[in-house]
Amino acid sequence: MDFDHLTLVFRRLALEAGDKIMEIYNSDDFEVKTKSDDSPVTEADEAADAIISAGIRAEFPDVTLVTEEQADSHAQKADTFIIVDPLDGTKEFVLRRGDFTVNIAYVVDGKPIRGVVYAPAKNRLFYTGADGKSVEETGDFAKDKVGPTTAISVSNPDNSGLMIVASKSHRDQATEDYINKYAIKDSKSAGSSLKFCLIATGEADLYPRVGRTMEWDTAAGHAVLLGAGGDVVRFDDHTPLTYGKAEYANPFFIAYAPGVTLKKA
Ligand SMILES: Nc1ncnc2c1ncn2[C@@H]1O[C@H](COP(=O)(O)O)[C@@H](OP(=O)(O)O)[C@H]1O
Ligand SMILES: [Mg+2]
Repeated sequence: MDFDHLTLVFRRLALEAGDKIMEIYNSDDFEVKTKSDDSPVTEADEAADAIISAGIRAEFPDVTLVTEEQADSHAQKADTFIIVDPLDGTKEFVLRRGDFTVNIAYVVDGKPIRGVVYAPAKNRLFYTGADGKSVEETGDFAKDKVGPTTAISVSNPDNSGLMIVASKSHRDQATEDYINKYAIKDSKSAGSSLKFCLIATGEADLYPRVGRTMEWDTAAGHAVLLGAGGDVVRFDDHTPLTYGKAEYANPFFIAYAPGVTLKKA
């Protein structure tokens, strides 16, 4: 794989999808439908998916593509694949809370080794560079010209006062119970894969997810976190969270800066 090319294509497609999403976000009205798993989907999810899928298929015709919005793509199995959530945090989008992201990741042998996470309403763009190290880009996000980038890295956490981040729309008692095992300085809520990026930049130390997610929700944020020195492990046994599992469903997990002393489930 040509990682320079992969990085530029992922970045460009995330920006193009983000523009389309914001066009719909800023329109007066959009239709919200309910999917078979009871989660919401909008024309923004579908339009963003069309842009990304077409772009990935044109640039990487030989790589398996798994995307949230195309159920038939979930039947595929491959060791190497690209996995896409064109709009993660649809609930946040519908409620106009801004915490939604475009996610594209490249998985090799169960590990998300490259990814981009773009939060268009927050003007934040995170991705792994060609070398696998993660950056945040600022500026005007021109599609054909990379702007200023800053290397990002996880915090050096203080285990006697941790900063926790957890889901905004799926935060339940089991999550609270687990968080309460730690000495906490503060905790914040965020929607979508942005939570991984907050760990990757050192804005938070620990993100426990005691609730359902799918691999497309986590792969790109996971890649950005790995490239910033962080890690994601299963909640039950603290072994690495891997990809290409049955039906692309994740077990509960913990994303964290490795300086955090993890507590048992
Ligand atoms: N009961 C459930 N079943 C499947 N996925 C769920 C779920 N509850 C939450 N999720 C996933 O969690 C994501 C939102 O995460 P968060 O709560 O951290 O913002 C959703 O992504 P989408 O918005 O892409 O559907 C959805 O995939
Ligand atoms: Mg999602």
